[in-house]
Amino acid sequence: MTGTAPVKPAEFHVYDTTLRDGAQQEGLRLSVIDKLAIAGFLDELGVGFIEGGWPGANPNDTAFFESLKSGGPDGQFRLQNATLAAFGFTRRVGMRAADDPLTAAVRDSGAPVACLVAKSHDRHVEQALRTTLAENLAMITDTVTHLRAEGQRVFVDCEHFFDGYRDNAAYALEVVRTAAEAGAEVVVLCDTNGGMLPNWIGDVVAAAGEIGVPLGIHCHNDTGCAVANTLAAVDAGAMHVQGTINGYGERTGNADLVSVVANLELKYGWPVLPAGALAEATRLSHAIAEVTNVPPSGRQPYVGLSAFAHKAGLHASAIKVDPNLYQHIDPALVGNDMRMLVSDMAGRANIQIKGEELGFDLSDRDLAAKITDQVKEAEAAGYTYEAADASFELLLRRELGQLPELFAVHSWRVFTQSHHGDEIDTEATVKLTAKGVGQRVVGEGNGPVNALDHAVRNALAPAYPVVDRFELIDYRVRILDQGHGTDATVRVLIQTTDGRRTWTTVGVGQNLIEASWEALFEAYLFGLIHSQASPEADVEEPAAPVPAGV
Ligand SMILES: CC(=O)SCCNC(=O)CCNC(=O)[C@H](O)C(C)(C)COP(=O)(O)OP(=O)(O)OC[C@H]1O[C@@H](n2cnc3c(N)ncnc32)[C@H](O)[C@@H]1OP(=O)(O)O
Ligand SMILES: CC(=O)C(=O)O
Repeated sequence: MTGTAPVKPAEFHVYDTTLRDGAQQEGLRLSVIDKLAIAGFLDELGVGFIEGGWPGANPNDTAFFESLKSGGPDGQFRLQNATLAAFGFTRRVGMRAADDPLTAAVRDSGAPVACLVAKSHDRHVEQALRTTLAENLAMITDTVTHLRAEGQRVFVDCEHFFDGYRDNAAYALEVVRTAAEAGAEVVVLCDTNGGMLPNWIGDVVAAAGEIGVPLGIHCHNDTGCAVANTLAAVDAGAMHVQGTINGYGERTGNADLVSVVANLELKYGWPVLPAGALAEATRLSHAIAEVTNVPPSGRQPYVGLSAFAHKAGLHASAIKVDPNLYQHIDPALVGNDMRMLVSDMAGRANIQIKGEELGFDLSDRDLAAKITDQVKEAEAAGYTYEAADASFELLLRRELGQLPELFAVHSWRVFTQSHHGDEIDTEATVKLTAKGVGQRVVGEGNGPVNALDHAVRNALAPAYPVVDRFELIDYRVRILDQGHGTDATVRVLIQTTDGRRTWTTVGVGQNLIEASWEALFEAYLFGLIHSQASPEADVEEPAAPVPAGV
C-alpha cells in the first residue's frame, strides 16, 4: 500500500452520537427502551463515549438519562466500556450558566461527560444568537467553567467551525482557545453543514492544531465525504472522532462510525476498539438497524450485505484463485461474509463457487460452462438468480440429475368471481400425486396466489405434514418489458420460510398467475427437499398464516 498511516495519538476517542445526532434523522424516532437497547449494542462494539441525547430538551431524552441512573427498567443496565455523555448548549444569552435550566439538566443528568455545542461562526453569533461576539465567548467560558466546577468532564462542539473559519478565522480560533482555557478537555470542530472536502478539512484542522489543544472532528455527509473528512482531520492531528452507527443523522447523515473505526483499525492499524470487537461490527450494525427500524443499506461499506458480494465473471474467476484479489479486506475481520452472485454476468467461476457453497461438485469445466449458458439464457428471459438462490439450486439439481420427484403436479386452475360487483371470491384447484397418492384439492383465498398456496399446501400436507410450517413471507412482482401494457412479461419473486431458514424462488411469464405458480411450486419443492435433508424441521413451531392480499 502506498502512503503511510499517521502515528496514533497517545489518547484517542471514539465518540458515538447515534442517540443524539443520529436521532435527528428524518423518520427516526427512538423510545427510551430503543435508546437503552442501542446503548447496549454500542457498548458491546466498544466505543469510548455514548452521547445519550439532550437532557432537558425533550421528555424522552430526560427520561433516558433518569433511567440510566437506576440501571434501566430492570436495574441491571450498566455500560461496561463506554462513558456516557450528555449533550447541551452554552448558556442562554444574558443569563448565568448556574441559572440556566438547560445547563442544569446537563449537569444533573448523571453523565460524567457534558458535550456542549457552541457557536464558532461569527455570522451565526450575530444572526442566529443575536448577540455580540464577546458575549458568545463569555457564554462558553461561563458554561464550561460551571460544569467543570460541578465535576463534569466537558467537550465543546464548535458548530459551523469550518464555514466560520473561512469567514473569520481569527474568531473561530478564538472560540477554540476560549473553550480550552475554560477547561474543555477536547474541542470538537464541526462541519455542521457538511459542505467540506477532505483537503479543506485537513488544512483547517492543522491550523487549529497550532493552538495546542486536543481537537476532535464531527462531520456531516452532505458532500458524501463525511468519513473521508473525518480521516483527513485525524491525519491533521484530531484525537477524537464523532459519528453515528450506519451514518444516521440529519439530512444526509453523519460520518458512519462503523466505516471510521474499520478504517482506523484495518487501514491505519490503530486499535481503537477493544480486542475482537470489530469482528462484531456487522452483527451490531444490523442489530441497531433493527431497533431504529431503518432498513440497512446493502451497499454500506464493510458491513453491508453487498459489501463483499461478487457478481462479475472476471472477479469470480480471480477469487477462485485467491479471494483477496478482488477484496480489500477479509470480510471476517468485520464479521461479514463473501457472497457469490449468480446472474447473466456470471462466468464459469461464479457458478462453480456458488455450486460448491451449496454443496455440489461443479469442477467439470464443461458442466459448469453448460450451466452458465443456461443461467444466461434464463436471465435473458427474465429470471434472476441473484435474488433467488433457491431457484438456482433447483436448476443445478435438475442439470445434475439430483432433483427428487417428491410430487408431480397434473394440473392447476384458478377461478375468481365477483358477486353483485362488490364481494370477490377466489378459488384454486390443484391436482397432484405425492408419495403415490393422488389429491385433488380446492383452496380459497383473498387473491389467486393465496388460493393457490392454500390448495397446494392442503394437497401436499397428507404426504408431507411439514408444509404446515412453510410461510410465504414476501411476494414481489416486476413488469419486465414496460412498453407492453397488460400483455407484458412479469417476474415474480416469492420468499418463504419454515421458521429456520428463508428461501427465495422466481417465476417468469406473460401471465401473472402462471409466473406466480412457478415461483410457488419451486418454493414448496425447495422447502420439501431441505426438510427431507434435515427432518428436525418437523419439530419446529408452526408458522403464522399466509399473508393476505395476493
Ligand atoms: C448542530 C446541531 O445539530 S446542534 C443540536 C440541535 N438539536 C436540536 O435542536 C434538538 C433539540 N432542541 C430542542 O429541543 C429545542 O430547540 C431547545 C429545547 C434546545 C430550545 O428550544 P426553544 O427554547 O424553544 O428555542 P428554539 O429552538 O426556537 O431556538 C433556539 C434558541 O437557542 C439559542 N441558541 C442556539 N444555539 C445556542 C447555543 N449554542 N448556546 C446558547 N443558545 C443557543 C437560539 O438563539 C434560540 O434562542 P431564542 O430562544 O432566544 O430565539
Ligand atoms: C454539534 C453538531 O451536531 C454539529 O455541529 O453538527
